[in-house]
This record gives sequence, structure tokens and C-alpha cells, in this order.
Amino acid sequence: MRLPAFFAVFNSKETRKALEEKTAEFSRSLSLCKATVELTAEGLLVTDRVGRVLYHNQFYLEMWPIPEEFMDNMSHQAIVQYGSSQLKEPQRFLHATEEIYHAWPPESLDLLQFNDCRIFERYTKAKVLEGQNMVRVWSLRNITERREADAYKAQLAAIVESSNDAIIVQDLNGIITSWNAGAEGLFGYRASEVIGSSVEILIPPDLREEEGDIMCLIKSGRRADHFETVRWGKGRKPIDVSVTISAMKDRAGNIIGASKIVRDITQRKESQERIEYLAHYDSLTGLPNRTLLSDRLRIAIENARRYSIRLALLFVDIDRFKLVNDSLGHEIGDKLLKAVAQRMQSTVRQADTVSRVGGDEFVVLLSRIETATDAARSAEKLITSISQPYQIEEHELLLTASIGISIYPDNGKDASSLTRNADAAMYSAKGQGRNRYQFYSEDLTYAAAERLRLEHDLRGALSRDEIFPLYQPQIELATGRVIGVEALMRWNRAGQGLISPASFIPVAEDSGLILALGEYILRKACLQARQWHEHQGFQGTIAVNVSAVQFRQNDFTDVVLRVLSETGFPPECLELEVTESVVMQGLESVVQKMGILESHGIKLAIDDFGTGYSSLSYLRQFAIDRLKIDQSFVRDLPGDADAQAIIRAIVAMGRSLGLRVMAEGVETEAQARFLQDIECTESQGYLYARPMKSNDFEAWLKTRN
Ligand SMILES: Nc1nc2c(ncn2[C@@H]2O[C@@H]3COP(=O)(O)O[C@H]4[C@@H](O)[C@H](n5cnc6c(=O)[nH]c(N)nc65)O[C@@H]4COP(=O)(O)O[C@H]3[C@H]2O)c(=O)[nH]1
Repeated sequence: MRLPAFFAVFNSKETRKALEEKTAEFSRSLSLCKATVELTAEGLLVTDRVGRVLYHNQFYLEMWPIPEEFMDNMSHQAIVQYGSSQLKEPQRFLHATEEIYHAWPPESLDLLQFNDCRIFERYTKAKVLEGQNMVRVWSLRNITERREADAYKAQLAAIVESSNDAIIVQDLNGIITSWNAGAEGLFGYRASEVIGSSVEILIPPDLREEEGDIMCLIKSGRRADHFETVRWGKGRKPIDVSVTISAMKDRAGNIIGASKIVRDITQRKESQERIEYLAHYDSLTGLPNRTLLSDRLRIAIENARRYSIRLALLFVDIDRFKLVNDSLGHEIGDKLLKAVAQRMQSTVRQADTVSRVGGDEFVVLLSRIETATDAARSAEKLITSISQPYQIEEHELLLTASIGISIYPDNGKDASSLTRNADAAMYSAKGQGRNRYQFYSEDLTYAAAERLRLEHDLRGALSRDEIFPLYQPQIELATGRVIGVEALMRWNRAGQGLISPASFIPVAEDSGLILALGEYILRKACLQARQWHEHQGFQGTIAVNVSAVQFRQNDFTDVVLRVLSETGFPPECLELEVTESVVMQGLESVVQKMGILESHGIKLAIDDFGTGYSSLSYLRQFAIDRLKIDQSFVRDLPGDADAQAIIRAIVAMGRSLGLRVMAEGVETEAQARFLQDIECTESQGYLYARPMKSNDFEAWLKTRN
């Protein structure tokens, strides 16, 4: 290191001793000074007025870095030139340095950004040394870390301010010390209103203990993390929130407070509640759904077991509800279901559960009954209540319900057997004519299993060629002439012989198989009748039964017309027999379909007439050609006065409406005579012939001619 020139001013004028002492003292302070500047974490450089380097410390060399030998006899400008290649903006740096020597300001401050991202603060100060000599001290300090920390802090502050969450800082006494914009938004207080106040203004009184416990954990250095709770907004408005809490520490690591991130979870809570609701309640009727019913049933069974009491499960099915949906549309159907649900609910006790488990299926859980009669009483009440007329928009509608009942512990000790058995009992109630209730019994289990087997076998019946029609002639009473023939479906079930339609048609209807079966019989009958027309001299009509399920199909008339065109059978010789249940609907789509059929000349007969509960006014609305008096009335002829009266009335009404009337199930001459006497024109029954295979019918026909 070069020593300053003022050492030379000491000369022999001083005493040697004094000089030595001074020199020693000076040397000590110089060493001290040197040690200090070498140890400092700043790069130090001293130049004279024109930039000659008078002093630099080691750090100055290392910070660039600049080789030591480069410093020898170098001007500051040359050194700066050398080092500038390390900087991001070398030109600016060179210019600034030059400007300092030129303008010689008392001090200056600027920043050097190195290519390797270090940042140095460069401070210079002009100094007067040894009285007149002007020097400049350059001090360069690495401020990279400080700058990063500042940037980080600024980012953090920006994040806190821009966060949608409320970020609140409080001290250990619960005094709010920081309150961001998110907190203003969530709680409705401005920062100026709450800073310095206790956090208690945000905490409902019943939750202050919870808050106290959490703060205790925080103070003791344990984790409290995350919890969901309720806070008060301005005006004590409760808000569902989630709180994430962490301890605030000072530099020494002492806990000095807590920071809380508070998030509004009102919407999430609401959706959670909605999901919860949808998982357990039927959205249309608001009744408990199958899941909730299962829970309640399980609890009720446990309860019944513990206290040795009985409970009942009522499986309620609305009869023929599908017809309402198909004909009046789902909107009306939905309104009707809501009304049914309300009635059912108001019929049972509060402790009982009415649930909707399917489209038109309800299950009622009577959680405590004394005897089976209690369940029967409830079932009766339900049936009565459901069967009162409904006014839905402009429609007055009538419904009935079939109910199956199973009782714990008599008919099952667990939820699934009780449910299964109530279901079987309901089917039995339907089988017995609907609009009634039925208790479960062992026989029903057998019947249910048999029903399943039947359905299974029926599925393959067509492909196995087991389905075929029999034919029964229809007679004009006055002349004995064969005016038509009715096709009656039979099933030759493998291993069981001929099965009557009464036992398999309801199964075919419920399973939808009736569509294929019905079309098959229609086609067969048309083909057969065409052949009889052409080769047997038979000119009568062929009557084919149509189930309400078939009639309901949107494409029903298309199917009929297609079969006619494919078989080449004249439409005016086809008569479709529908039951009163079809016309009873009295609906636009029925009228429309009948209109289409009529326009093609196809005839329509009302089968089993007199057994339905329909209003007679429909007879005028529909394109009907014939009434078929149900055989239950004919059976009691001629002795029974009531049967006589009913048949007389039907015949008279038919005549006055211009309809043909046929009596079914005529078995005796006396019945036929009575019918003829009252001017019933047509009849069908065992008296003339039983339903026959086609070749038997042909043979029978020959005997008539
Ligand atoms: N006791 C008695 N019975 C007589 C007499 N004359 C005819 N019968 C029976 O009475 C039923 C008349 O048919 P239905 O009222 O249309 O009643 C039919 C009809 O509703 C339905 N059915 C039959 N074939 C078909 C079909 O192809 N499609 C549909 N959807 N239903 C059908 O099954 C019902 C029962 O049919 P079957 O068992 O064939 O029973 C037939 C017939 O065999 C008689 O003098 N005395």
C-alpha cells in the first residue's frame, strides 16, 4: 500500500524520541485504520481529483473482480472501463463516473447492477486531505439481499392488499394491528374503524371461548391451523367463514401475535346443504327419498327390536299413473304427484315417514303400531285421501292407489325383507283389481317368484314360437250369421301347456312385452283373416284386442297402419277392441288416435263395457262403433233382475247413440233369447263356439254354411 505523502513532513527538527513516539502512535492508528477498512464489507477506493487511485481495499478487487496487478498505476477511469463489462448498463455507468470527476459533486449515490444480478450501491464523497488535496472516496456496498427483501416485502404487501380473503393481524391481547381490503369487504369495517380494537367485535359471544382456546394454542407455540366457524360482520351479521391462523414472531422468534386468513364460505355451506338435501330428499315432492327412508327404517327397526314393538311398511303405488304422464304431459303429472305427496303426508302421524322411492311409488313407514289393524287403518285412510278428485289446472283428475303392507317382525326382521315383502303385497293388491291394500303373506312370496319366472319365460316365448291366436266367432243374433271373429292370444308355455291371457297379459303389460306380443297377434290375425276372405268365403271382421299400454304408444296408429299395408288386409274389416280404461282417459291424444283409425275405416269396440267407472259422455266424443257388454252381466241372465236391467240399459243407450251392441260370454239358448228379445243385435260365446285354432275355425265355418 502506498503511504500518503504527509509522512515526509516529519523531519529532523523534531527530537528523535518524539519522532519515534509519534511514528509509533501513527503506525498503530494506521494499522487500526487499515484493519478496519480491510475488514469492512464494502468496496473502498480513494482517488485524487483526476482519478489516480490512492487507495483501494481487497473487497473492491473481489467485488468486480479485478486482478491486483491491474490496479498498478491505473486511473480510476481505466479500472471502471475494465469492470463495466460486468454490468448490465455499462455505458450509463461509465458516463456517470466520468460526470462525477467532471462535476465533482460533494457526494453522489447510484446503483450498479451486475450481470450476475448482484446490486451494489455506489456512494462517493469528496474529501479534503492534508489541507488542500481533494480526494474522492468511493464506497460500494452489496445491497442485493436488502433489495430482494424489500421487493419480497412489497410483493407480500401487494398480495395481502389484493387478496379477496380477509387478512387480519392481531397482537397477543387480541388487538387488531393490520386489516386488509379483503377484511373490509368481508366484515364491512374500514381499517381505520377496527385497527386498535379488540377482535371480539368480530366474534359472536358463544364462540369467544373457542377463539380463546385457539389463541392459547397459538401462544403456546402449538399449531391451530384451520377451522370453520361463524364471525360477525358489521351490524352483527353472521358469516360462515374458514379461518387459517398462524403465529407471528419477532426476529428473536418470540410469538407476538397471530395472523388470520378468513374466507367467506357462505356459498360453499349453502351448496353443501343443498347437496345434503338432494341426497336425502326428493326434489319434486320434498319428501324423504329412498336413501333417507333406508336410514329411518334401519333406526326404526333397531328401536322396534329394542322395545319389542311392531312397525309397518306400506308400499304405495299409484294405479295407472303412467297414463296421466303420457297423455297430459309430465308437467301435469308432476303437479299431480306433488298433490298426492301432500295428501299422503297430511294423512299419517308426524312420527311416520312418507317417502317417494320411484316415479309413482311411495313408501310409508309407520314406526310404531300396536296391531296389524293400525296399518290397515292407515292404508284405508291413504286410499281414501288419494282417491279424492284433484283439480290440476283445468283438469279434474281421479286416481287410485294399491298398497302392500309388511309388518315387523311378522313379515321380516330386516329392511330388505320388509321392503321386498311390502312390494310383493302391493303387486298382489294390483292383481286383485287395484285401489285396495293387501297384507304380505307367505303365498305372496311364492306368487312374486312365480311372476318373475313367468316374465322370464315370456321374454323368449315369441322367438320360441309359443305365442299364437285362437279365434272365436261373433254372431248376428237375428240371423245366426257369422259377422266376425275375435283373435284371442294364447301362450303354449313350455312344460305348462296353454296359458290363459288373464295370467300373462298383466305381466306383459308391466314389462312392456305386450308391444311385441300385440303387434305379432295383430299381424297374424290380419294375415289369417285375409286368407279366409280370399279362400273361405268369410267376409266378416277380425277383432283384435289392444292393451292400454299399446294404445298409449305415440306410434300406435303407425304400427296398425303398417301391419295393414304389409298384410294387405282391408282396414274396414279390422276392429280394435279397447277397454274402458283407454277411453276413460278422455284425452286429446286418444281422440286424435281414434280419429286417425276412423279415417282409415278401422272399427273400434269398447270391450268389457259396464265394468269401468267412466262417464258415459265419452261415448259421444270418440269414434266408437261397438259396445261389448261384459260377460259378468250376461252370466247372470236371464234370471237376475239387476243383470237384466243393466243389459237393457246398455242396449238402449247403444241403440240411441247409433252403436252396435254385442253381448259377450253367451253360453245358453236362454241368454241368447233374452238378448234377442231386448233387441241386442250381436253375440259371442261358448253357445256358438269356443275360441279355436285357425283350422278348427275353418272346419266350424264350413258346418255353418
Ligand atoms: N266363460 C266364458 N268365457 C268366454 C265365453 N266366450 C268367450 N269367452 C272368453 O272371454 C274372453 C273374451 O275376451 P276379452 O273380453 O277380450 O278378454 C280377453 C282380453 O282382454 C285379453 N286378451 C286376449 N287376447 C288378447 C290379445 O291378443 N291382446 C290383448 N291385449 N289382450 C288379449 O285376455 C282376456 C281373456 O281372454 P280369454 O281367456 O281368451 O277369454 C276370452 C274368451 O275365451 C263364454 O261363453 N263363457
